[in-house]
Amino acid sequence: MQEAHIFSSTLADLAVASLIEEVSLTPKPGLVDQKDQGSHEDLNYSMMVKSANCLHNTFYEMARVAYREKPSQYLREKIGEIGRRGEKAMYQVTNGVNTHKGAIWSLGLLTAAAASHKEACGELVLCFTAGEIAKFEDRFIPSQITNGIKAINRYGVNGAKVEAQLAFPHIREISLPIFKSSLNNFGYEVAKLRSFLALMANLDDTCLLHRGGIEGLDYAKQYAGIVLESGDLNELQTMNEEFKKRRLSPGGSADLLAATIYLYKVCQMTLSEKMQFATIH
Ligand SMILES: CC(C)(COP(=O)(O)OP(=O)(O)OC[C@H]1O[C@@H](n2cnc3c(N)ncnc32)[C@H](O[C@H]2O[C@H](COP(=O)(O)OP(=O)(O)OP(=O)(O)O)[C@@H](O)[C@H]2O)[C@@H]1O)[C@@H](O)C(=O)NCCC(=O)NCCS
Ligand SMILES: Nc1ncnc2[nH]cnc12
Repeated sequence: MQEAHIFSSTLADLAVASLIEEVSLTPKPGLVDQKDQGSHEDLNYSMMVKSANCLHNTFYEMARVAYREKPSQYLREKIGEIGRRGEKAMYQVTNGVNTHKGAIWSLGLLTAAAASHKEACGELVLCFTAGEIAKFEDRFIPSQITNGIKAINRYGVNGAKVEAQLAFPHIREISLPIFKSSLNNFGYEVAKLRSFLALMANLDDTCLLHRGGIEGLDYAKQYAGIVLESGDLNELQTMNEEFKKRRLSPGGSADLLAATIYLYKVCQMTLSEKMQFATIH
């Protein structure tokens, strides 16, 4: 199964690279980046990079179990088991700080979706396949009241789980189209910043709700919308200071930005590269 190994390693490389690109994108209001820690006293850039690197094996294992597999209860539960081991590894390198739990979930499902397809396929197909996998209930999820569940119950929003089960509508309809249309006009770095702002302006991010309530979420959404429309990305510095004053952190948008970059990278692999993986035996 040499081809499964090579393909899975490549997907894991791209997933880790996407997480590192997300944290490296600077400036990002309220989030860790290359300049500061945003609203996070317990996190910094090198810890985020360490956390991303330690997840390589998690994404690799998810890709291996999903390689040429169709979405199923079995696959969902295997991914969950690997994801929980990934969370443990993450907490070990971060001394108990949650850096990438949401990313393990979203990029993990997208990795499984990419591995399950033999041929080249587009970003939308991968989102829908990931959604199919997410719709199976994992019977082994430990029962716990997370920050996300508290926000979902209190404010009646969709969190990370439903976002995936709906096949990532905020990626398909918002961040990916903005990213692609901005690429030609503004280049790669600006495309990522615009894509991030578009996510923040639209997503019901349970991290923002957990830290700032509905006022915090609305503040972030409106501010991001104004900056996106004005096109003045210098405002991101001021926005960062304002977010820090309010302790706001758009962690969900950060994860979906990483997922957007990841989808773009996976689908950039040329058809011939994919066919090579698919035909080596
Ligand atoms: C389905 C799960 C993702 C669990 O979801 P749930 O909502 O129950 O759990 P949370 O622990 O709150 O994590 C969800 C994370 O998803 C990101 N997110 C938020 N809103 C959205 C959204 N609308 N769409 C997509 N993604 C979203 C976000 O991740 C980022 O924030 C994390 C930091 O969060 P938190 O610890 O709350 O941060 P602080 O404010 O700093 O906390 P305090 O210090 O104040 O306490 C960071 O990880 C970013 O990645 C949300 O946090 C899935 O994980 C699951 O099924 N879990 C069960 C266990 C399992 O089986 N795991 C393996 C799954 S493969
Ligand atoms: N750059 C970042 N800063 C803080 N929390 C995050 N969660 C995911 N990416 C993050």
